[in-house]
Amino acid sequence: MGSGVDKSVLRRLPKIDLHLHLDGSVRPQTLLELAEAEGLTLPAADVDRLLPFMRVEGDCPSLVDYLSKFDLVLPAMQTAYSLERIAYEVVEQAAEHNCKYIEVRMGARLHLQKGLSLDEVIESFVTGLSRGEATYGVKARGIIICMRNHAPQDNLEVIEAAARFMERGVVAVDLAGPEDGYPPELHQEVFDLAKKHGLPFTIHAGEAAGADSIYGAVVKLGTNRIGHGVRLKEDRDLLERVRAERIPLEFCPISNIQTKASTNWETYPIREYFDQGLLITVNTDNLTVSDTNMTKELAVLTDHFQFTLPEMEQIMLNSVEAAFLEKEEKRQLHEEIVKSFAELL
Ligand SMILES: O=c1[nH]cnc2c1ncn2[C@H]1C[C@H](O)[C@@H](CO)O1
Ligand SMILES: [Zn+2]
Repeated sequence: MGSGVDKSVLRRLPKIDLHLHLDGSVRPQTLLELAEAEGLTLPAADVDRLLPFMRVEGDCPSLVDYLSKFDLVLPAMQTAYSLERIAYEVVEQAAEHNCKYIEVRMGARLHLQKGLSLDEVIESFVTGLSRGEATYGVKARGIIICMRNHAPQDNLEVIEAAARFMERGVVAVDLAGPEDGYPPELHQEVFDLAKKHGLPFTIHAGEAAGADSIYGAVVKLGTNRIGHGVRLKEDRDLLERVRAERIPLEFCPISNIQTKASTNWETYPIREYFDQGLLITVNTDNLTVSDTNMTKELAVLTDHFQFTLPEMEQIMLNSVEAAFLEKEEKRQLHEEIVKSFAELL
């Protein structure tokens, strides 16, 4: 059951992806080539047989199981060359789905295993993004992730490093990783430091833990956006606050079902939240791990939730509002989205 939107139109719609992890979006062919060049062992030697190890097959029992997929790629993401290349290729993949703007995120400390410094890691990442932007015309910015299972002391260093790149493509910081057992408050000091530097932030919350985690992110830490936030409806007062303050929710529908943030499409609250006036955005999370792209995410909106084209335009304009960009850049992006939709409708 859909809303009658022609699938070929979906691919051509102008899109924005605000929640996209670098290490979850490595092309299998690229992993094969990097592993070969660096003498790393992989469980398979061709794309078809490697893919099942890189992506979730069907649903996962939990977020922790989903996160285990990242162990395979991280050893091949420890050099300046590999980070730059993978960042470039993420922009390339976004261009294939007519994305106009993307925010790509990466956990800088996960890439120190072969001796790179935090600054070298971030430098390679933003260089790849800007080279991708120059080649494909997709505006691409970086978000640096603090891991919730890392010590706050280590995350303070990540914030300091991210702040040094604020003029070179880093627009925000994030908190990701296993949610259950690692409440946002553990990293209060870390995000206070981000605020001191004028670095906005988003926090993964309400994916594998409930409304308490979102409460910590919103009320205690003062987050600018919420990564996922699917379980917000468990606390009506908090939901009302998030709505009134126009705090954006970065929904990633395909990933959200895989990690069991919602058990199935019937209970997935995207239509309900959108209709209640929450600032819903739609994103991919992990292109390879979730086997997704922005066209597939929009197809979910039409197939399961009867979103119309004007409603999808509203979702993209929500993303413009939520973007970590300057006012004038947002104005231009807004204009571009409205113009492209007008041409297609
Ligand atoms: O959906 C997610 N929730 C929480 N953490 C995540 C998600 N997708 C990826 N990550 C983690 C695993 C990666 O290694 C890390 C940096 O991208 O962020
Ligand atoms: Zn995420």
